[in-house]
Amino acid sequence: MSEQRKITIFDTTLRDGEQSPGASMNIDEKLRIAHQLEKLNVDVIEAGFPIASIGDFEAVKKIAQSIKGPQIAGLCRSGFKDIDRAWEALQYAGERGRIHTFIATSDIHMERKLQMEPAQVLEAAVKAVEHARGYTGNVEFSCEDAVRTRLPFLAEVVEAVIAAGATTVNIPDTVGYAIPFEFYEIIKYLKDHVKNIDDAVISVHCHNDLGLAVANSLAALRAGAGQIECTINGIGERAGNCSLEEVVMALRTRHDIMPYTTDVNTEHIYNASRLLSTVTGISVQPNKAVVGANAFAHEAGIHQHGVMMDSATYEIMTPESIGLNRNKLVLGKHSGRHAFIARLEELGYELQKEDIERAFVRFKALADAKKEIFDEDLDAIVADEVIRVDERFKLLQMNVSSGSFAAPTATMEMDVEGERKKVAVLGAGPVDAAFKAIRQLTGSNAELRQYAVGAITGGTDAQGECTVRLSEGGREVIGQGADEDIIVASAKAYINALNKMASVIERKRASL
Ligand SMILES: CC(=O)SCCNC(=O)CCNC(=O)[C@H](O)C(C)(C)COP(=O)(O)OP(=O)(O)OC[C@H]1O[C@@H](n2cnc3c(N)ncnc32)[C@H](O)[C@@H]1OP(=O)(O)O
Ligand SMILES: CC(C)C(=O)C(=O)O
Ligand SMILES: [Mg+2]
Repeated sequence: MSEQRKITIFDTTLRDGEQSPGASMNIDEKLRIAHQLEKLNVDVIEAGFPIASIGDFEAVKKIAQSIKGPQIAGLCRSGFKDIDRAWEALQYAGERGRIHTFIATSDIHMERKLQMEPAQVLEAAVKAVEHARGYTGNVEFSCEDAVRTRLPFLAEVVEAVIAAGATTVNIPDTVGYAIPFEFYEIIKYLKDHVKNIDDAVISVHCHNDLGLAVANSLAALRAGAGQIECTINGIGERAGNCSLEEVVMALRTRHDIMPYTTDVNTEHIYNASRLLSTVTGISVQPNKAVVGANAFAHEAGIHQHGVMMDSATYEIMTPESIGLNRNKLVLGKHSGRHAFIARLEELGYELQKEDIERAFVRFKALADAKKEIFDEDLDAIVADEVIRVDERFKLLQMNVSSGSFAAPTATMEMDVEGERKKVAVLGAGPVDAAFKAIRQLTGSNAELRQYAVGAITGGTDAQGECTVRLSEGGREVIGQGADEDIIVASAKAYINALNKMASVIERKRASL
């Protein structure tokens, strides 16, 4: 492999990222993100656009004052007022303060937006860099819309700004138009045609309008670029920027064929992504590379089995490398016995082979009806199918009166752990009165999550079947009861659920 090259990671989450609709951050929020970027150990934090507002000025100033380590950049147009304002905020970072000035160089931007001749743009670019150099030796210049700029003119501007003192020259794909081969050729062209090119670091800043920002950035490295501009979660104008986590993890994971390194502490990536989502309210799609909820999740049985044997069978990077504790085996209809048993064991159940089979059949049936199976569902399945329920609570006799004259009343007698107990209770309806009576007699605080009534067969003499779902201390159980009298069926289901809950809790306690 050829010589290793260290790539400068320039994070612009707080500037271009903040240009995402809805991503505006206040000073404190920007500072929190900046501290996380400091932990990530990016080389440069572009903290904002100081002339944009007083708030952004203050944010850049505060970040320049508080963050140690990374350089702090502030963006400004080519006008001197913008540059002066940028330095006013950046000066607190001392030598780590970077003035980043820019002007567009493509025909469409020069003619239609700036309404300037190329010669005027060239002059403005050079003067901007010279003016910035009056403040600091750390000056970056960007040729906005470089990808749609005529190459000879792009080369002319790049050469002139380097001669004027720019230490980094950025070649943005402002509108996300480039494709990797083409972008490689653009950087290569500059490397071959700009005589002072080695006096500055060549940077790239790719937008993701065609989903190619990361690919284009990697192609540019091969042509000699030394800095990548990127954002956490890929946020930024329109479809966003090159995503920091993707480009950094691509470099780390495929170091075998890309001889480039970064100083990013990748173990802080996941937290950075979460923090940004929390602060901006812009969540990450589940299938987002590296930081999406499914990036390290496996639902298919064959994959789950492979990952359990050796995670490298289906994972090209470890969850730990981005700061996640472990991968996630999601139980669903595509899961197999290996993952099912592993999860049961994690929940503290050690079952016999035949119990597992019964529980697995029930699990598959439930998974057909439900997208994802949670731990509470497994508790309920084990309680229903496997655990021999000790009848701590038994219904001895009950009577419920209801109708439109008097308030519904339940009179109930139960065996509660060997003791005969009796109460009479009023309720909003007959079922409510019966459930209240049971709660009083058993002293249960379980929450009623679901109550359903069905008929086992047709006709008015049909057996009524009731299902009751109870929850207590994070555990859920399902109780069932059947009787010709639907109120009695309801009471039986409730008592059945209470007995299962007691068994589940006792079993858990015993396994600790
Ligand atoms: C590709 C990029 O991401 S570039 C960065 C984009 N980010 C932002 O624009 C966010 C911050 N921007 C702002 O807060 C405002 O646009 C400001 C404060 C910079 C300027 O606001 P306003 O003075 O009201 O101007 P407005 O935004 O409407 O128009 C932009 C002006 O800047 C000029 N301009 C645009 N780019 C440059 C440049 N690089 N150098 C000099 N002038 C420029 C435009 O020609 C236009 O000039 P005009 O007012 O003489 O017609
Ligand atoms: C100002 C520059 C760097 C920019 O954001 C772009 O061209 O996309
Ligand atoms: Mg941009």
